[in-house]
Amino acid sequence: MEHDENRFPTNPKDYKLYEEVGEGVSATVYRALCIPRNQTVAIKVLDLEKFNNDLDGIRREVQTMSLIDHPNVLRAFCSFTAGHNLWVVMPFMAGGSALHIMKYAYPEGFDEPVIATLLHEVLKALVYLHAEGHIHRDVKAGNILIDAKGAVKLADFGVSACMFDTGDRQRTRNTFVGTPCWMAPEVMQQLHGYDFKADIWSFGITALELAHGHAPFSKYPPMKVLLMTLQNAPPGLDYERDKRFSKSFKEMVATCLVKDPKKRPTSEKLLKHPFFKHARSNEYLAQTILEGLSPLGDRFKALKGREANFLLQNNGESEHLSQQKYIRGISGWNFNLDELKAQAALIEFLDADQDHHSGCVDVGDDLKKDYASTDSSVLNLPENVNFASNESSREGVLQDLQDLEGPLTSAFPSHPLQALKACFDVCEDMNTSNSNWKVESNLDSSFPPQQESELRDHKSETYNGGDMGKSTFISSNADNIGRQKFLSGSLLPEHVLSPSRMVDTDTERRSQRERNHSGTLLFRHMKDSSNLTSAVVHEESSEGKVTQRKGRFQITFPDSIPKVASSANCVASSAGGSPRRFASAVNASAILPTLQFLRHQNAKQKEQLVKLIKCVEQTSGICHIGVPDLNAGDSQSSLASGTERILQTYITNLQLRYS
Ligand SMILES: Nc1ncnc2c1ncn2[C@@H]1O[C@H](COP(=O)(O)OP(=O)(O)OP(=O)(O)O)[C@@H](O)[C@H]1O
Repeated sequence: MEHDENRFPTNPKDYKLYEEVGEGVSATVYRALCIPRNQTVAIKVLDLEKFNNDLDGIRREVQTMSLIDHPNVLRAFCSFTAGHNLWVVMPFMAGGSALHIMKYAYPEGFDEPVIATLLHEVLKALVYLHAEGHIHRDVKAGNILIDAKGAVKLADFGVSACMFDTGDRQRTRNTFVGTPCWMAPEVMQQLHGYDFKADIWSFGITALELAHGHAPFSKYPPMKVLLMTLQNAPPGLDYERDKRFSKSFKEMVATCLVKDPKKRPTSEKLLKHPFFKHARSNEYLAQTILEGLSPLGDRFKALKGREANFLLQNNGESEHLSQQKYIRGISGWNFNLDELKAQAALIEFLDADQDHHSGCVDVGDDLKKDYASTDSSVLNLPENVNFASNESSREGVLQDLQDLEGPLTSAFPSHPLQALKACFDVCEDMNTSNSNWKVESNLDSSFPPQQESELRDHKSETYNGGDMGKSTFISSNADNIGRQKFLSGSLLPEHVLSPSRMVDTDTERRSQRERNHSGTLLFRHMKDSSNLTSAVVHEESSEGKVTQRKGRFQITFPDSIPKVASSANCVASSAGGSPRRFASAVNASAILPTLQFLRHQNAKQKEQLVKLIKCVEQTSGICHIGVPDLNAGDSQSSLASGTERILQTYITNLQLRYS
């Protein structure tokens, strides 16, 4: 039989697997031998049973990889199933990833000529991909692979998207995807979708990563990375600190890291930047960064060993966990909805804790105990949280978040934190808990009405004091939080927390609840139980609301993120009674929705009171004194004040009758 030179066998028996050389969230990569061709290859093995929900993503990755034909893009020779695994056969890149090489031998980053050479090759790959209509969406040192001869290839198309896609696939471009440190602000914001320029931002971040040995913000928890990316000035090379780098390098990075994607250059234009004149040959790379390195499998093992040590030494502290995942070079550092929710939930809990300690309503002790006994590494809490010192830690966390808010609000149509909350759909539970609360308040409240309203009042004081922007309702994975919510009722405006609140159809509600019950989203895969960030989330295409992705989570954004009206006057008059330390810095637009919501709630409470009074009137035979038609009136405010007056009259009347 004639042997087809170009074809790779698709029978697992034709391959011999050797050692493990890499590990991602979704796959393990082995060095292998293709027996009939006597050729060393790399085989990426994906467990389809674990990823049966992401077949589309896998198919896309394999399809993209096999259709691609460019020297700087890693292509697949072939792929086939072996039992419940999918094998993707590809060229073996003996040098491993730029991240691995850096972590192994250049922890402080590479020298400029090496960086220029690596980036030049990656940029050529991007020019090709963009011209073909692909957005890579995960450009980072971990996805830059180098072969034994110093050839550089961009890998990992698991999350790539095609600009020419339409319908559901097109919608994936309105999703949150990538790894947070490298993620462009417009990808996080998701107001107008994004395009190729998102890769240019990631390219700029990758340049910093290669220069410093780590990406900017890489030691921070994901929530903080999001906020910092949205609010801080773009990261860059510092003229003082980064003296060893040339002016043209600094300028090149600065052109990529512009927040407005329209102002970033295209990949083609960037390729003409003078910085890339410093790029050298593949041989240069091989000689400078590969020489003397032990075989990839050994290095991989060594890095894993370091990771284990790291874990032991640092006892799983969240910051170190992030670092350790980063060192490992896998997407363990990718977004994890659980983490974000836990962090946000913590903030809410701290609010409740504060309420408790200010002596208003005693609901917090058990919760506090439960929460405090939870391993902070498991929750990956913000590093400055310490349950022992309530006031200072709370203020610390809040201040921390507050510091991240504000200055760039004007750069974005909505408040960044709110936008984030909206993105994460963090309060799916609220439908349930909120309605529970309503039932409770009507029929069988755990608190006497007076106490309940005190609690509300107190809460409103807190929020009026400026804390709204930092509070959120969460957490399917923390029953305590749910309980706390249940007890205290929800005071935040639904629309502020999640645009999905506005979704009314039963189906969508059901699907949201389903996601919620599963902890975060339905399917979650833990490659390693300690790896909290290895999440697989469920993809639903309905209305483009929910999405999936191996490891990296991806959330489809709703059409609109709630816009917050701004009115300084309103804040000034409403916040009045109880100024808190951080009130002054609070953005008026952040408080307004809460105030509106509280007003609405008050009106509703009054409505309920009137109904109760009506009921008392009917059952006790008191003659009718004219409870108003609550639906009458043109504006909510006149309704509220009208109702108030009538209530007052009614109560006085009742008192007179019974005294
Ligand atoms: N062809 C290859 N040759 C050598 N090593 C490779 C090859 N492909 C991948 N690797 C190594 O395996 C690691 C994991 O591979 P890959 O990134 O494809 O998996 P993944 O699960 O998609 O990753 P991610 O964590 O980014 O989702 C890479 O970071 C790299 O170090």
